Amino acid sequence: MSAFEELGVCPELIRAADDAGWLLPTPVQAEAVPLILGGGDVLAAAETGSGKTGAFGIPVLQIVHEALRDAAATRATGGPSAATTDETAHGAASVRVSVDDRSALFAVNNSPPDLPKGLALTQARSPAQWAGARATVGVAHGGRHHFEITVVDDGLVRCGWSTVAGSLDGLGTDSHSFGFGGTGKKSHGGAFETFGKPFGAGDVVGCSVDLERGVVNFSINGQDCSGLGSGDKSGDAFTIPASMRGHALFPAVCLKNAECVVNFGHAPWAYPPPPGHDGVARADRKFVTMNDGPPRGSTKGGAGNGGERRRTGRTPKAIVLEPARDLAEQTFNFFKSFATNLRDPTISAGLFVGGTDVSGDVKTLRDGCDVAVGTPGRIVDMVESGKLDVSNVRFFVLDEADRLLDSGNRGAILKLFDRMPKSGDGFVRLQVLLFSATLHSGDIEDLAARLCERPAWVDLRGKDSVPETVHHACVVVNPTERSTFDRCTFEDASGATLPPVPTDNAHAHDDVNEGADLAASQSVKRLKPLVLKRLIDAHRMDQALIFCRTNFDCDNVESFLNACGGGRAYRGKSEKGPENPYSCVVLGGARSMDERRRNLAAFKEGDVRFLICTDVAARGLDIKGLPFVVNVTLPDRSEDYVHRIGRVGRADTMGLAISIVSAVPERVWYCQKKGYKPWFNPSRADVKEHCVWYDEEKLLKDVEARIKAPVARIDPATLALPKELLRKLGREEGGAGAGDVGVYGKRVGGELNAEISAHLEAYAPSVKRLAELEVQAQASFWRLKRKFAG
Ligand SMILES: Nc1ncnc2c1ncn2[C@@H]1O[C@H](COP(=O)(O)OP(=O)(O)OP(=O)(O)O)[C@@H](O)[C@H]1O
Repeated sequence: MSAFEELGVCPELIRAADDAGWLLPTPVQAEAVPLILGGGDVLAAAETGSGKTGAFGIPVLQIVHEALRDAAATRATGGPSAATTDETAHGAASVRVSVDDRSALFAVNNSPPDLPKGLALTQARSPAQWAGARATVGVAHGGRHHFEITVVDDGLVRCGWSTVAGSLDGLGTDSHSFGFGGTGKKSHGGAFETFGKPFGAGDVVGCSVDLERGVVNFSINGQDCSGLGSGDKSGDAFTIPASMRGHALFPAVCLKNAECVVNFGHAPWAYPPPPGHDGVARADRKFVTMNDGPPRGSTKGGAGNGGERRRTGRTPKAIVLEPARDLAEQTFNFFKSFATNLRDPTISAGLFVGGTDVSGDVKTLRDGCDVAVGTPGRIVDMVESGKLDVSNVRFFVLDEADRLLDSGNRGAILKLFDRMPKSGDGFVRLQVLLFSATLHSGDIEDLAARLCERPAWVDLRGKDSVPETVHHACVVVNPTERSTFDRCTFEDASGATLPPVPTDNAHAHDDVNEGADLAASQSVKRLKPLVLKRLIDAHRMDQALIFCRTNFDCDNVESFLNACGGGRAYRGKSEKGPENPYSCVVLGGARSMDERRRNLAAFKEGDVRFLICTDVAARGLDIKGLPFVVNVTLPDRSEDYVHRIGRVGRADTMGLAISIVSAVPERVWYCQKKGYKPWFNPSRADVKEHCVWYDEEKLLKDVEARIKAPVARIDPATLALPKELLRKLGREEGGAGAGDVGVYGKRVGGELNAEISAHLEAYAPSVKRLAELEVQAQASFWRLKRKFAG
């Protein structure tokens, strides 16, 4: 039995894990997967790079797949039996309000806990739009059939019969359906005529079809409406036209700001059906047709719900929120690749992020989307415009939950949660999962209390989830010290002049005599990129993620580094000419999604050596075997440091995080006016109003407190790694391989050996005993074989 199998993971997903090279579950997977498969809400905090995506992704895929498979089986067999013995004797099918053949804004609960068994509760989610549904079973070719609805409130209700070609949101507005509304009007083909009498809250409306005579009729509280108002000559509400004969008619309900209870005959009637009629639930099999959902490619019926009608009936079963587009794309790719082995039905994932064309999202949904991964803004937009139906959702996953909150998404999260069914058709209840490396805050506790029901805590590293595979070092830059200045010349080793270092203009209006603080701050801005270049050279960095504070800082570092290497951003593996050893691109919020995608791909493929990022890339980005992270500026919150450095040391590789820390306060931009970018051309007033003093020495102390270890100081003169760090890495100072980048990216060296040695020591006696038993067993086998052969 494989380790994933022991967690209850299905063979298809085990195969996907095998294909990804995952032999054993990581600790967070080992703990979280069974809890999620068991149906619980889970809050999981585990260090960066510890496999959290798989920890929620695998069980979500498995349960969604099971749910869809069961639904398909239900459709094929006529549903899980709600039928009584009597009904079975009739050979009748179980009827429900279809969760597939309904408008996006129509909510269905086929087993509401507070109503008698066999009754379905339906509701229009929008107060302003019509929304409808048909039953899972229709009738054709004969018999007399009946169902009844009870109006719950004062909204608008229309009930009747419809073929699958009829409009869901406009029962009776086309020539494929018959409707009877609370205003006392019947409708077919868009013609509304007075019929019967008005009905409303508390009334019970009977809907019957007599396929022997070919007529449709209605009753209110048991009183037959035929003959009341403008029925046809016979007094019936409708005579079924020749064009509809032979087409199955499905019970249908259409609501606006209303709620009603539907009874197909599984529960006792409020009023008896007309003579000779029986519940659709008791119809003879020979008259019954199953509803396979709206015909593929049909565009009818969607006018009332934002123009979109589900064509496949597959609406998302899981919503996964990510704080950044790039991360959403990565998680989407996980779902796509892990779902490849799932069959009958297949599972499709959709990506919904800002900055992309909504029409693509609409198409994704129309084609059927089971797992929707996206950023909160776009997902909320899609839901509010009625394009994304969350009424079948059974998983709400908040990945990087703390970041989602910090970036102001609490309202969006609660709004989405409010719209999701908390329990309902075919499943026990909505499961809410919160994941992050840093999940310990009052805000998260408060959110969890709102969203979760007795959640299980998977807390693998407590508050400070810092991987042991990452080492921390810093260079302190002190512009008042000559040594730093001397080393940071504006010439390279060959004496060639380096390109100018662009800065952020925070000192654009300084007076030369305004004070030492200002001069030191401006010097730091000029020195840091030079130190960065020296670090790249000294450590022969071939690949690193470089974090800056702002998008503007990223632009500046990008242009400086590229210029240092001759100007070409791309390393140009396939191109002729000299390679740029400082080739870099930017991944920041100010770049378009397309550019971010392109730049990340170029970095991952090795076409470019350095990826310069804002904190948008601090979370979740998974780049295999990345050796270095460099912080040109420390983040102002230590938990962001934890996420930044978590880009290295992932999945059992080793990494080094080097921070360039200013010894003096630095004046930096901090503009909270949305869309205002004073740094490009600042006035004196802008500098005063939108700048703050940044104290990195204090931030470094915060980081050390968070990771519970000192950050090793690198000598600014030599930039060599300090002795204790070399020792940790199993490298002797000055010895072979000291400072060699090969030590990172691959987990080799002292620590792992120590870990392995400890395991080996623990297992050695058992392994020895097993080996002895094996020898004894073999010997006994041969002894017996010889005995019997002889
Ligand atoms: N069971 C496993 N065995 C081997 N590798 C794994 C396993 N699970 C995940 N991985 C790999 O580990 C890397 C990190 O996984 P993932 O991105 O899910 O980490 P994370 O915990 O979400 O990190 P972060 O906190 O940075 O978002 C990925 O490359 C992934 O393919």
